[in-house]
Amino acid sequence: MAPQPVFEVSDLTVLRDNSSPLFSNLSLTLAPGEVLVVRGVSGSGKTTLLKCIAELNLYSKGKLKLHGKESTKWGIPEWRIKVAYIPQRPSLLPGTPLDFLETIRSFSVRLKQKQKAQSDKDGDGNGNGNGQEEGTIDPLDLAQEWGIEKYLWKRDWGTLSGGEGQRIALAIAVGIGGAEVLLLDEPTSAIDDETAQKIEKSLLGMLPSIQGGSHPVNGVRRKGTGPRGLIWITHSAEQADRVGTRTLDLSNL
Ligand SMILES: Nc1ncnc2c1ncn2[C@@H]1O[C@H](COP(=O)(O)OP(=O)(O)OP(=O)(O)O)[C@@H](O)[C@H]1O
Repeated sequence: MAPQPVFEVSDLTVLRDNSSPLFSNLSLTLAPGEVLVVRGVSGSGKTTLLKCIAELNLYSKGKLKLHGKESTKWGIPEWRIKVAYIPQRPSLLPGTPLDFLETIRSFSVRLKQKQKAQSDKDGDGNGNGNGQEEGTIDPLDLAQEWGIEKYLWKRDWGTLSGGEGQRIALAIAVGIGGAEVLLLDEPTSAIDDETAQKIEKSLLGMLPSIQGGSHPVNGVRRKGTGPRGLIWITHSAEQADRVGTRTLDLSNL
């Protein structure tokens, strides 16, 4: 029997400025532990798809569900934490990564308090109700494993290199906890191959085991509340082979 999907997109339709469809009635699911690789020629709509899934872009039709509950029912701020989009160029953010981390942390703490209060009220006694372990990873430590020295967190985003910004944004999204689906927009496009493969191993090692199979990467420790699944845009066929459990090619739609 197929595992219950963590995440579902059904009949998503997005129009271009001239009203022609960028894609129509696109549906996909993500089971626990899966990595859906999104490929396609430049301009085929990969970034737009991820931004729609994160409720950052408008779409003309479609439904998004996490654990069977629609994005509109979660509420958009909570949805964006749980289904987290990591931009290709975080250098466009204002301020420093440390400021950004503090803002997200305070929001996340409030959200967890709200969830706990709801869970106490419902009497289910299991925190967020989705079976996730408690605990998080310190984003500064995680980024350090990927070659980011801690002093860089105090620099303005705009002064960081593309690869530094990408690693910090990723470490925040993973480390802060609460993100169940990570939407990775070419997360290692500005990073050398050796470091990129280290990041791949960290991310895959945080996923739950996939039913009926295993990830291509073995022996990586799982820490804290990792994501349940990944949607990963890449232009690299080698990376797609290394990380993907399935592929969606937007060029073929
Ligand atoms: N804010 C916007 N307003 C109008 N059109 C947009 C906007 N963002 C993207 N587009 C258009 O939508 C189409 C898909 O863009 P998108 O960035 O999703 O493609 P992509 O597959 O991610 O490309 P790449 O591989 O080059 O990153 C393109 O034709 C692009 O010009």
